[in-house]
Amino acid sequence: MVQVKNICCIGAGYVGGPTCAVIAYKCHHIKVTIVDLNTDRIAAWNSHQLPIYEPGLDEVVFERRGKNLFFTTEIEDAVNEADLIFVSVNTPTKKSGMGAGFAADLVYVESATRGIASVAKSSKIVVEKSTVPCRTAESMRTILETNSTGNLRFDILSNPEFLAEGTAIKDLLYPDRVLIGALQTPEGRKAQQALAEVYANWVSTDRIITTNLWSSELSKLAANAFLAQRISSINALSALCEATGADIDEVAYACGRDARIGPKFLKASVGFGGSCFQKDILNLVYLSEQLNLPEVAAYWKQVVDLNEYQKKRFVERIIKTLFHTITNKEIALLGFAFKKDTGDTRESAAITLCKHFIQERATVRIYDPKVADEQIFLDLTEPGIVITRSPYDASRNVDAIVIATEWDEFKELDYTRIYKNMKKPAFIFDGRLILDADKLQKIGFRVHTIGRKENEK
Ligand SMILES: NC(=O)C1=CN([C@@H]2O[C@H](COP(=O)(O)OP(=O)(O)OC[C@H]3O[C@@H](n4cnc5c(N)ncnc54)[C@H](O)[C@@H]3O)[C@@H](O)[C@H]2O)C=CC1
Ligand SMILES: O=C(O)[C@H]1O[C@H](OP(=O)(O)OP(=O)(O)OC[C@H]2O[C@@H](n3ccc(=O)[nH]c3=O)[C@H](O)[C@@H]2O)[C@H](O)[C@@H](O)[C@@H]1O
Repeated sequence: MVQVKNICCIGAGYVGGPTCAVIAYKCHHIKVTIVDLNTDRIAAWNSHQLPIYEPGLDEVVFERRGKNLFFTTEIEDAVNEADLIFVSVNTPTKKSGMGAGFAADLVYVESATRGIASVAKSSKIVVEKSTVPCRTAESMRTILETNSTGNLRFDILSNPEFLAEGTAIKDLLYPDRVLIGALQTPEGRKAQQALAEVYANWVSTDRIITTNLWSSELSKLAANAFLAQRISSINALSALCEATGADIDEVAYACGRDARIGPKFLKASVGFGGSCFQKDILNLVYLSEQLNLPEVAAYWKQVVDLNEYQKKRFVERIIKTLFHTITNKEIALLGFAFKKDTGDTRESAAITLCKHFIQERATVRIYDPKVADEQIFLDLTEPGIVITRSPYDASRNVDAIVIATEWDEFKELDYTRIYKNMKKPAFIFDGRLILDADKLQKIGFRVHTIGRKENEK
């Protein structure tokens, strides 16, 4: 039985950082080294201001850093020392060439794999942590076997990550399940067992699922597709609610009470964001097309199309309500992150909203409690935005407020004060269904909520 004593993780991002920090936190007998090419990111991991905002992450990192948890750009040394290597690099959607706009770009996975092959002096277990198309493990094995020197063994495992941002530490400490795929050979199973033992330090064994490699790879894409599909389903219903007078929260509650449907992930919104849902579904669509399964591809593609429709629909409702023009008007956008409790803006619906508002020549006054100003300027290069320090500053003298992220603090604002400082009529558009519409209406606001008709007077 192989016992893992030294782990290296290639990629110190949203997944590699928290995942391997938690391994170090729970397994003091294992040395964990997280490496990255990005020197700034590694410097931040070694500082007091970690590069990622994630509740509970600071405690975990500060407790183990310098003991059995290390962050470095010395990739070769860390790879060489390790007996198990996680590959946790980014796999974005390809921007050009074959499969552009759909396929996952595997250039970083391949270069990390070649990097391992070129420096490895001993046999390794190599673990796909990144989300990848089905059968990527096969390519990794071929690259490793044909590029390494000596008689080395490489066992490839698939161990996809299911954490969600904002709850990463909780998800890692108490996972619903850990999935480990391996080739079903004696050596493959041994490697699978070795990784299972690492997780068994804090995860009960009935939650550790072992499968073949391809099931594991596909399950990750499938899980994200299922989750995103629920959001598109509820968002499609939200359009019906707005047209009929049904209330989407009531519909979600009534449906979710059926144990077969379940209550989670049924919150209507301005559309899902985040770095993965869209990317992984498009990857699944591409895979289906490549396998000559166009009906399957079209089925999943609709989940992404509906999401785009939802964002556009919300923008149209705003423009129509503001007397069919927002030119020269000012809009306060509360929330810029793709969900609460993260500073991540990748594919955030807020970006799409802002771009539409700016195209209509409105000014957008943005407030988000965690997103860095530089990030907003990277996401929006157009003129026409003002970054503000508080929701009160953001909403001063504006025509409308748009809630784009469900930050808890937006529920507790002094809306009477905000109302007084706005232009009249004062409109508020709740893209996250977090506000008490009746209360706001009493203050004087005209309230529009996704999945509801305008609050009637
Ligand atoms: N963000 C999330 O919540 C989740 C992401 N995933 C998947 O995990 C993977 C990583 O995602 P994130 O951590 O969000 O990406 P990220 O972009 O935050 O981090 C990836 C890191 O890998 C580094 N990198 C790339 N090539 C490298 C190389 N050859 N050597 C060393 N470092 C290298 C980059 O510099 C970057 O810092 C993706 O495949 C993603 O789909 C899976 C579950 C959740
Ligand atoms: O592969 C990944 O990257 C991860 O993708 C998602 O995690 P994440 O994107 O971090 O966050 P979610 O909580 O899933 O939210 C995604 C988006 O959907 C939106 N959402 C979520 C739930 C809901 O009911 N309604 C809704 O609009 C959120 O606001 C957010 O914009 C999955 O939940 C994770 O299991 C997965 O590991």
